[in-house]
Amino acid sequence: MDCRIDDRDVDLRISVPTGRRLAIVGPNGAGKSTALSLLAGHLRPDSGEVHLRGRPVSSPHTHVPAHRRRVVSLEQRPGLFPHLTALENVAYGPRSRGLRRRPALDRAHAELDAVGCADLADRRPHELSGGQAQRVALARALAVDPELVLLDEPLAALDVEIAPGIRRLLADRLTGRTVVMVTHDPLDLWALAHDVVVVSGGRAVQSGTVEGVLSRPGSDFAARLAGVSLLEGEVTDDDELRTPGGDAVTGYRPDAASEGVPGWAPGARAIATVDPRAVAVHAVPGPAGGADLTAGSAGPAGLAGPAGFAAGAAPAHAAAGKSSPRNAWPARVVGLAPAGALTRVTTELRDGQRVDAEVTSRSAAELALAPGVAVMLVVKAAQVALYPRG
Ligand SMILES: Nc1ncnc2c1ncn2[C@@H]1O[C@H](COP(=O)(O)OP(=O)(O)OP(=O)(O)O)[C@@H](O)[C@H]1O
Repeated sequence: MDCRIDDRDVDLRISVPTGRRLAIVGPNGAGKSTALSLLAGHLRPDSGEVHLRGRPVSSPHTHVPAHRRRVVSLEQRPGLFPHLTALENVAYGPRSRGLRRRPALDRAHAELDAVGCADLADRRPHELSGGQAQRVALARALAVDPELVLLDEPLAALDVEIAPGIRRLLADRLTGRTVVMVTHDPLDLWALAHDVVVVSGGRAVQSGTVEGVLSRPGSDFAARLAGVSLLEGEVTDDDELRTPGGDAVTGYRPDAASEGVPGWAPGARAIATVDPRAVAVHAVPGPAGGADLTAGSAGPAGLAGPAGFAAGAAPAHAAAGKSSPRNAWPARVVGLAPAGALTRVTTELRDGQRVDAEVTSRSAAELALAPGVAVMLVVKAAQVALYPRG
């Protein structure tokens, strides 16, 4: 589809090959729901076209209404007809597309069986759990042999114990189907999608395979989905990145060996990705010296870290003895959040760019990390990936 909606300032060009599964991700108000509405036929573009299997379904001359498209949606709420049984819900689509009663019921039985709900055929929606209702909704969606399946966060309303089973079921039942999904959950990207498009401000700003986008995120949003921090800056004469705040970022270049990676030259814009688990947090300055706060270290507070920094005095590559080169960036804690058994510490560099670190909760408590506390972040160069900005 290549569509514009003027009053929403949405201008999207998105395509998904038959049989592939595309995830649309992006911040609130980016245009994700608008994209799904355009594909479903609930919204007409002001200009541009939507094609399904090569046929225009929305264009300046055509608009195939939603109920005449072979497009189905699965949303947070299963949206089953409350007065029909599960079986009748699933048979409804085939019936309304002209199938006779008996073959429609046979089809519905087969679809219910495929989602593990054969024994729930006679129940009405209010007699189903949330997970069961979502399974029936999937059976209902697939019973019409859709050309396109739209998923709008179908797992978001489910309990955490239920969601993984439904996610596995979706992965299984959607194999070979053409799917466009909206999700905020990185797990959905890895489990359900082949490709991803990052949307921001109504425009597609990055697209590619899930692995390609998440291993080389081009935006803070994509970086957060990938679970890494993103730093932007310029390439220096020494093949490093320098942030606007003046911090030097030394790393490795995953694509340096491959041909055709333009854009890496002194003065060019570049990005660095930093895995929060690779970031050691040192208190500065402590009476007992900097304490090491890596995920693996749960030592007592005050234990001297490998480098023992004084505030502001650490060299840009705080080479600790003869070990591999390290980055050292002065930063300030801006937030703490639980991350399983660890604590995710969000910090801000001098120019406001954010770097997350994951440390043991015990360490975070022992060093009294709290918003406003000054720290030194230390990351081995081997754990920082550098890319041209692209
Ligand atoms: N019914 C509407 N009428 C007018 N403008 C709308 C309407 N719905 C959304 N918008 C605007 O269109 C733009 C895209 O919104 P959209 O709902 O597609 O974003 P989204 O990425 O789905 O966001 P979210 O994650 O919050 O659901 C936003 O600027 C939004 O304010």
